[in-house]
Amino acid sequence: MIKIKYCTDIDRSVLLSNFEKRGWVHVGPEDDWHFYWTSLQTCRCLFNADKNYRLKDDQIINHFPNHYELGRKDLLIRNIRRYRRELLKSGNSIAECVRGTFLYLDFIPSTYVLPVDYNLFLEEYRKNPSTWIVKPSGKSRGSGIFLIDKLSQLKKWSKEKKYRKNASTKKETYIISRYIENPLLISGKKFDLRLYVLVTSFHPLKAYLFKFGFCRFCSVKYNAHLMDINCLFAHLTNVSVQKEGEDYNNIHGGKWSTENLKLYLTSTRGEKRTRKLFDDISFIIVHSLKAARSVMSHDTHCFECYGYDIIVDEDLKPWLIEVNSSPSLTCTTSSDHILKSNLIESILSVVLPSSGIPNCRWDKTPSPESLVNFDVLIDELL
Ligand SMILES: Nc1ncnc2c1ncn2[C@@H]1O[C@H](COP(=O)(O)OP(=O)(O)OP(=O)(O)O)[C@@H](O)[C@H]1O
Repeated sequence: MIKIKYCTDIDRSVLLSNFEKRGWVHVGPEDDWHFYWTSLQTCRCLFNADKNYRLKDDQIINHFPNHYELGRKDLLIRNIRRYRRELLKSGNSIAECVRGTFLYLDFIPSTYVLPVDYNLFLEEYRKNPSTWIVKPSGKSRGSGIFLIDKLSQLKKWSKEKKYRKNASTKKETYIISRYIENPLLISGKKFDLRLYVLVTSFHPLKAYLFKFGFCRFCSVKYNAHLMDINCLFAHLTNVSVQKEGEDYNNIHGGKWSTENLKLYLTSTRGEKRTRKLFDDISFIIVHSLKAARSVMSHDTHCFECYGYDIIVDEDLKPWLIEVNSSPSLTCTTSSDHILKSNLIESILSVVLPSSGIPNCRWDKTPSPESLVNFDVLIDELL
């Protein structure tokens, strides 16, 4: 009986307890591991072109070498734009447009990359000013994010940053997105949804949606009419931001399960509209994966669990906010611990063949029982 050797540089109990439960043995990165759960940084070093690293058939790893094609905010938008253009050109009905707006593929708020798209942004801003949100392309946890509702605020910021529209692209890029001003509110508070999506292959596309996601609530009420753009506790749902607020609740952590959300929506908006919302979310996920597919690695040693962030507006339209390549495994509440532990258990079950030994030549078709708490979103081999 082969003992599976795992390696990880992430010290999270939900991971380690699952590895131990399976009787796996911990080894170092230089050893002959079968399963590597790495941070993004280690993954970058491992797949660094200069290293010419080759994995063996019985080794699998939790990231694709170019996971950032979805995980970086600027690349995600670039891939979605290209995908829309290609579908439009080929006459695909999914890319149907009415007066310049995609009927089905309008699922990401209008976004521009700064500084390269500054003039395009200006054009759009002049037509329709409203509120915009500025975010560093490669950061997370709400870091460096701010809102603007006047062009002068962006100009002042870019001056301070010494940002010029023709500045070298080596500088850190930002994105500026139209702010969703009419989010669905529950008890007057804004929230977003965190959903987990496991991708075991992009060629063919095989993706699974974890049954248990959660909503992350702001701790301060949202007021669309008297909008204070500087009160980030009312606008940014990131736990790392909310934790700093006076009104943060340590017990429930401002979180609600997606099951609770479904019950709430079914009673307030009806079953049909609730079902449609969740079908629309699945549609968004599948098409965002398809958008990145042509540039994604074919490496069969890799799988990835993405954290999808979705905002639902008051018309129950879901908007894709971002995709995280390394969703947090930190647990802030006891329900968090149960959910994330269950997530890891389900991931291990899907990515391993029935022998339990990693095998990159396996066709990655899990049995219905081994899906545990995942639902198939798309499997182009089925
Ligand atoms: N276009 C938008 N309209 C309304 N709210 C938004 C928009 N974009 C982002 N937000 C809010 O700001 C928060 C932070 O944005 P985002 O998730 O893109 O940044 P991040 O720092 O990368 O966060 P994460 O820690 O999830 O990686 C979101 O959770 C959401 O609440």
